[in-house]
Amino acid sequence: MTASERIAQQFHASIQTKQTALDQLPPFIEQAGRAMVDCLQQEGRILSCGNGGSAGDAQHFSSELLNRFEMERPGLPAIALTTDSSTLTSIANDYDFNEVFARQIRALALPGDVVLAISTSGGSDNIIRAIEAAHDRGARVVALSGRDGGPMALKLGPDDVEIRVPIEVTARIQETHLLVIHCLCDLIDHQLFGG
Ligand SMILES: O=C(CO)[C@@H](O)[C@H](O)[C@H](O)[C@H](O)COP(=O)(O)O
Ligand SMILES: [Zn+2]
Repeated sequence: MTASERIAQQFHASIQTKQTALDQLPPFIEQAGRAMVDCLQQEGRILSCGNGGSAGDAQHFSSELLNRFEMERPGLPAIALTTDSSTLTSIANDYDFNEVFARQIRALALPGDVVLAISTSGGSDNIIRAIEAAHDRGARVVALSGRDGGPMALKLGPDDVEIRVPIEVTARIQETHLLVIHCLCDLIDHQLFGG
C-alpha cells in the first residue's frame, strides 16, 4: 500500500467510526450533557481523568470549561486530575499507580459533582478505582469508553452515563471521544448560556 493509500485508509476508518457513533451515541451524549449541566447549575464541579491520549482528552475538556469553548461566557469549574506531577508521583510512589485518580477524587469530590472517566479499553485499574471513589463521594460518573466497555462498564451505577464507541481500534475510539467532548461542551454552553 502506498503512503497516500494508507492515509486515505485512516481517514475512511475515522469517518466510518464517527458514522457508527452518530447512529448510536446521541441519546447517551444528551443524557451526559444533562448530567453535567445539572451539576454545574448546582455549583458542582467536573473532575476528569484518563491515561495516555485519554489524559490529553481529560485536560482538553477541563480547559474548554475553565477557559471557553465557542462562545463568550464565564469560566466553568472543572479539574483535570492528570496534571499535577507532584501529586501523581507521590500517590503512585507511596501507594499504587492504580490510586492516582481515586485518592484525588476522595479528597476533592463532593456529592453532586461529576467525574468524567475516560478509557478506550475500559480496563484501566486506576479509572475503575476512580469510579469507585466517585460513588463513595456521591458523585455521578460520565464514562467515555470503547470496545465492549470492559470492566469499567460493569462498575457503573444507574445514575451514571456511559458513552461507548463500540469498535476495537484505540486511535479511532480516541478520535471519537474528542468529538463527543466537543458535543458535551456545546450542550453545556447552550443549555447554560443560550444562544
Ligand atoms: O494514545 C494512545 C494510543 O493511541 C496511548 O497513549 C493510550 O492512551 C495508552 O496506551 C493508555 O494507557 C490506554 O489506556 P485506556 O484507554 O485503555 O484506559
Ligand atoms: Zn476542543
